[in-house]
Amino acid sequence: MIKTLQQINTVAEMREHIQTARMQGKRIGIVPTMGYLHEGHLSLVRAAREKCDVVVMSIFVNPLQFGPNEDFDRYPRDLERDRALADQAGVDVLFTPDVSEMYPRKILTNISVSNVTNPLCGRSRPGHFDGVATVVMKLFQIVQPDYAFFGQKDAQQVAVVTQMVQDLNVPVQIVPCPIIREADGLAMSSRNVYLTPEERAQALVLSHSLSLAEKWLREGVTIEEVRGRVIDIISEKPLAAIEYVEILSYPELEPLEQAVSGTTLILALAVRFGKTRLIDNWIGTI
Ligand SMILES: Nc1ncnc2c1ncn2[C@@H]1O[C@H](COP(=O)(O)OP(=O)(O)OP(=O)(O)O)[C@@H](O)[C@H]1O
Ligand SMILES: CC(C)(CO)[C@@H](O)C(=O)[O-]
Ligand code: BAL
Repeated sequence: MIKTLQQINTVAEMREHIQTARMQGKRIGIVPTMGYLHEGHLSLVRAAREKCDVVVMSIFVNPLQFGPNEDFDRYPRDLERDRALADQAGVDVLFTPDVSEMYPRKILTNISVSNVTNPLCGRSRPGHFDGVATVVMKLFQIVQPDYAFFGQKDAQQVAVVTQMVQDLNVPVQIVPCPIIREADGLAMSSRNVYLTPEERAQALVLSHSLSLAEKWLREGVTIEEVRGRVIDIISEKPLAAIEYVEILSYPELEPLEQAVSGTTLILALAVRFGKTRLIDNWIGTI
């Protein structure tokens, strides 16, 4: 039987569709996205296809997680292209509510996860993770998935969502998926389209410095020394403006004096190239 992608725009219709699938005993997976799809998103769909009978992808650029001076208005959008890519990748249902469907009235409820939201993007984008946790919880309530697939490129987001579902007993299993990179190492991101050719070339310093840092950490170079070297390498690029470079425990995201053998840590960075803010990270056990 040939399955075709179904696009659903309303919460009511999404609920109805899921209720039928649930009654048939289907395992449901969700891949939450903001669209403008690339291989990173499609790798999440493939992971979902392996575990689930029904794969729902949401495409929703969530205003709640953008700060007043961030790129909500200019965030890249191309629903026609996304629909074709989602269909090819094996998505069953594309959930594409608009802002008035997700937030029909002023929202007075806020999901706020503490501690893991303190450093990194939580510090540089105040309120961002409240917006993420709140919309992800809404998506979980609407789609009632058994599994939810998130990329480790947004490693802090994975930590926040995992903490939230544990704390609130949400019956969904969070599945973290590896970072997908371009052939030259740049982590895939919808925001890469903003980069000029010069910025794109200099942005390779991010994945390059992460690879070097992994090697140094494994050789036993101290955390502070590795952090300093990464800052130095990135600072050599004239178009790079560092927002943060941090080495923390993962998934707790707490400061580390020095990693003892067996510690899982994250080296996370956020760097601006012109108007474009890129994030990348390496997670590993040393
Ligand atoms: N390169 C990637 N590898 C694996 N997963 C990814 C990658 N890029 C994004 N994802 C995941 O896809 C999901 C949706 O992310 P989103 O739509 O924000 O895409 P994005 O490319 O990260 O956008 P941006 O970088 O502009 O924030 C998230 O779980 C995110 O971690
Ligand atoms: C999880 C998410 C879809 C929530 O808006 C977003 O933060 C993203 O794309 O990573
Ligand atoms: N991938 C995280 C979504 C955001 O940057 O708002």
